[in-house]
Amino acid sequence: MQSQVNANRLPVYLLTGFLGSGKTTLLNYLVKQPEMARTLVIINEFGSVSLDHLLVSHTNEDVIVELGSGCLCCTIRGDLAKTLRDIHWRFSRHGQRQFDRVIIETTGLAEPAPIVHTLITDNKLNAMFRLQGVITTVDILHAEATLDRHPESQKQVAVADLLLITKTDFATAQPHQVAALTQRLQQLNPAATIAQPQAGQLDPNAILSLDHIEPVQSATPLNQWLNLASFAPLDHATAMAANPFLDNLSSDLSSQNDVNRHNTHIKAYCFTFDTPLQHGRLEGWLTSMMQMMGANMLRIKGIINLAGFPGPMVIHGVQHIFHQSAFLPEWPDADRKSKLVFITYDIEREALERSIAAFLR
Ligand SMILES: Nc1nc2c(ncn2[C@@H]2O[C@H](COP(=O)(O)OP(=O)(O)OP(=O)(O)O)[C@@H](O)[C@H]2O)c(=O)[nH]1
Repeated sequence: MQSQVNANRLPVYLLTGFLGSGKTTLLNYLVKQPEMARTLVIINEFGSVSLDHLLVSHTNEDVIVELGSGCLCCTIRGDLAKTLRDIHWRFSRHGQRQFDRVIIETTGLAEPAPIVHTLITDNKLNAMFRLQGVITTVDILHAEATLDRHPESQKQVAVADLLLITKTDFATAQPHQVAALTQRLQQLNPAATIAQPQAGQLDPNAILSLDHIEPVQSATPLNQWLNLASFAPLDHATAMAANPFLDNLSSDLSSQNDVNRHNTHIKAYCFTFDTPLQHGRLEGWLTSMMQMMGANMLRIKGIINLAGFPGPMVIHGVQHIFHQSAFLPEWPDADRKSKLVFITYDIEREALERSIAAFLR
């Protein structure tokens, strides 16, 4: 399903993770693997560890510009955008580009969403690059405390496609800790794949195979893209009883069904709808919901059955920025239900339910 446009855009991978969680260690290993030849790495100028790699660009993350929407969550590191625009000619020799993919390593305290926004909303960058995936390193030795104390680390986990639990080779990293952290990460981001590099070594294909950002143009089946199976089911009858307007809502799945031991701000919800939705109403709801909750709506993915359309509409948003929605010519299987997955920050299920109920009315 790779399109022509897609083939011409260079893949970009965003590598994030809290301070000292192993980003540079991982990169140093990856860029030496033959599969990763011709990878350009962009790191911020004040990054701690030097990278043993020929194709490295630096970006001054002190420069912050505000994008058109004027909201704080959309501020990006202006120099990073400029760096990305310039790298084609900076890393060319005799008119030949010297790289085939880009990895951006963010600072440990960075929230990845603004960078994702930049790649989606900057027309020039969007024409040049295709964001293939967000990779987040999580240090087994400090993760629990870091996740408890630093909301930005939760956000790094929440927007990831691939979560890497690092430093499991330390003698103090016990298997039960790994299991507990894995469970916590699954609660924060049920849709992400979780892997454990061994002493900073990871099969490059775990990264190269990521293509979760633009589902319509990817080879990943839609259901796998949503990864509904990883969302734990919530008792449907309870949801219905709590809100009689949810008569079109076939089930409400929530990964936060369990008592939240970690007092996390981040919650993941999934809603499915039995009957086709009206385009205008859906659009109206998404617009108003994003206006109200945008900054706290970390990620939305949806496969929508719209009345009057032969195939599903696929939507995908990070905070209040949506990728352009796309239509598939036909459904991949017999399941015609609409499915919406949300990863949220400080948004309760009831607030979303109320919003959906108002939309359905
Ligand atoms: N044993 C072991 N040490 C690791 C592993 N990953 C990282 N380290 C060590 O942890 C320290 C921090 O690793 P870095 O790769 O610099 O972490 P980082 O995320 O790039 O750090 P910042 O750029 O400061 O945010 C270094 O001393 C690494 O050698 C691992 O999987 N196993």
